[in-house]
Amino acid sequence: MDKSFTLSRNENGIAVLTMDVPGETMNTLRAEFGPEISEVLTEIRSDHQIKGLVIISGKKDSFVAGADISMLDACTSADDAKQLSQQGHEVFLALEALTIPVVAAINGPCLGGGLELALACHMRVCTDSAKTMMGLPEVQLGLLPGGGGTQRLPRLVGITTALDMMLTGKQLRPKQALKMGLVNDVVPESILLRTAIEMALSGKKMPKKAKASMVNRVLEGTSAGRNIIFDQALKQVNKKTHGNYPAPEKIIDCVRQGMTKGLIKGLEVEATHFADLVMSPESEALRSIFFATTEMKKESGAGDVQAKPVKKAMILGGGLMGGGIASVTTTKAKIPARVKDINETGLSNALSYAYKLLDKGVKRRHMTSAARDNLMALMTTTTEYKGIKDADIVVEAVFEDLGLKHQMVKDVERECGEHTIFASNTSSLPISQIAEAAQRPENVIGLHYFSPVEKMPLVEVIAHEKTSAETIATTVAFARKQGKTPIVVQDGAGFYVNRILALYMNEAANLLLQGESVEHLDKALVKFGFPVGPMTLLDEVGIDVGAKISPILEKELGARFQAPTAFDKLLGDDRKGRKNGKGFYQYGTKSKKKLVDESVYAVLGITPTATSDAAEVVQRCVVQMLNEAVRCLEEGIIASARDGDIGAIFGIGFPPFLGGPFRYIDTMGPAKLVEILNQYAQDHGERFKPCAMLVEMAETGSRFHS
Ligand SMILES: C[C@@H](O)CC(=O)SCCNC(=O)CCNC(=O)[C@H](O)C(C)(C)COP(=O)(O)OP(=O)(O)OC[C@H]1O[C@@H](n2cnc3c(N)ncnc32)[C@H](O)[C@@H]1OP(=O)(O)O
Repeated sequence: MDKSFTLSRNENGIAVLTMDVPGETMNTLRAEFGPEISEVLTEIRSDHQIKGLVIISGKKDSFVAGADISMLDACTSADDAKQLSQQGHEVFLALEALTIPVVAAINGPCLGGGLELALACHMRVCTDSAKTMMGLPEVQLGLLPGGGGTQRLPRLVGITTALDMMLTGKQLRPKQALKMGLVNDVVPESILLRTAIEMALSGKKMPKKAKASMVNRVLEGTSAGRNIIFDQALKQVNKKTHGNYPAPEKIIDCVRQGMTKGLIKGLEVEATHFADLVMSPESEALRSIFFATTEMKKESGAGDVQAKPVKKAMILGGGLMGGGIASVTTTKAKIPARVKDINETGLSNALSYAYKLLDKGVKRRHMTSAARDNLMALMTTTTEYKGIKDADIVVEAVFEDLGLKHQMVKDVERECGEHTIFASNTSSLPISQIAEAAQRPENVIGLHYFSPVEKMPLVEVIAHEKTSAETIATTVAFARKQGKTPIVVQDGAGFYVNRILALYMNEAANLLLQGESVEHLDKALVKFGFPVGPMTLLDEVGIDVGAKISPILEKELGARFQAPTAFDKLLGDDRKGRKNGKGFYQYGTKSKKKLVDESVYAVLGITPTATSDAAEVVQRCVVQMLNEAVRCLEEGIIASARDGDIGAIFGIGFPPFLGGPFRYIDTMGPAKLVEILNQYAQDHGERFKPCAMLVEMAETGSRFHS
């Protein structure tokens, strides 16, 4: 097997160990490297000419991306996983025990096991490259740092800072890492190796420790104080995860035990907890998301057809969505965007949307004001069709009115180039209907963003029957440059995400009208794992938006989409949700707690007396979403269960630890779901009737994922 590690020596006695895993774009740590690394360490220990060691990556712009997640996925028992962790501990302890100074020279991603390797070195220097990021993101995979990170990081940067990094999985930029004492120095890439060699020659020295606050120094310096930190961290974790994610609690336990009983005991606890997490269903689900999104990055969305370059975009509409789309186009994709609106108000909204986000980065010292201004210069505005002849793509984000969108199509075909793509951000109108106004329907496509645009990772790319493959590929590539995860879905009212969301929301509305309280509904679904409850979501999206979409879905997709008519009373009472400060919740109050606007019950003519248990409330709403997701797969609206899982997780926050609707059905078993749906169909109506694909899978015992 080709070597992954090469040891070279230079004239002043410094050895340089270069890691370069053959055939891989990223270095990752694998069990089979153990013997090779041990052999290198033995050679170093026996060669007394060597005065210091530098560890560096042979990859362009990446240090080490962590342990090979596929290797973890291949573990068949907790013992397998525990041995991997223990092997890592042995190697890193041996590295740390070298009597000569060992320096990690970091350029590019240094994550997970990669950072744990660097932590086992005596010093660390990284480049100031925008690609250099350091972090322990294992928690996002349902894991914990299993290579000693739970022990070394707190001892280097302090307990509070270490817990924050490990419990959030946040990735630090070079300056942040220097400030907290994670690295000794930050230098330009051109002098990284030279600096590391000089550091090795200068002898071991600890990095500058971040100035801990007096409170933290007192708390972390005493056992009682440390227990306060751990107990507080545990309380915050449980408040956030509702017990759905086991990793955070185990991370806290590793640090607590290690700081109390010493590093070796801490490593033992770490290996045990790491092993349990590798085998947990939650981590399996979260790892599947990583594999899915990595696989999706390589897909054009249109087979072998290549995307055309997008050098300039135009955004029609400077409102909430248009402003967000313009912002991610300029600040993420770094593509010039010309925003057109009918008045200056819309234009200033788009500009301020981008400026506020960029200025946050300046205030947090993530970017300079010059960088902010350079990015802002990419956004220009107009109230007329001027300066857009060379636009490669136009994204319309105007009011949900078919006639208006038809006018936009005609304007763009008149004012822009023959190649210009017309992408509609419509959330419900079939793209084929929008394309009816087009002379070049092959250039018309749907590009559906989710609000807030800068935060929600998903976009739906919706092809109608005449959309060209080149238009699809170009739109997918454009969305990726904006930092989005695109799924290509087929045309149809509500596409995929809004379609499965609508039935879930309607069922919550039915439960409300049957006497369940707003807070009971929302708390139940949040405890299940959604980021917010259905009534909160309706307030955020807009009760008027929901009311506009529902009849479209009912007309196009059938009676099961009929929304409860009682909800019309809400609009009659001018309740649109957060947007006009009147909805299911109170707005503008001094109370920190989110309070239900109790007057909403009188408007709906109900009294919240029902007390169904939370599990029943959850099941009633979630099975509607599951059934419709399968129907979308059955009808070809989504191309695969993988896309359906990612679309639901990234589009509406379907609980990631369940892996998405399709993985959740696999776990539950299609037969069980069909049984529940049939019972509900008897008790509550035909809208619960299981779709044919589900019934067939229940009979054959097949699953969506292998
Ligand atoms: C010992 C314990 O502490 C356990 C661990 O270390 S668990 C692993 C912790 N590390 C991570 O979670 C990092 C996962 N990777 C990423 O976040 C990203 O890949 C990146 C930020 C490192 C780079 O992103 P990007 O530039 O977009 O590149 P890709 O995501 O497309 O990745 C390029 C190829 O590298 C493969 N890859 C990256 N990380 C891993 C990994 N940890 N294990 C296995 N493979 C990894 C990825 O699959 C791509 O492979 P391809 O063949 O080129 O498609």
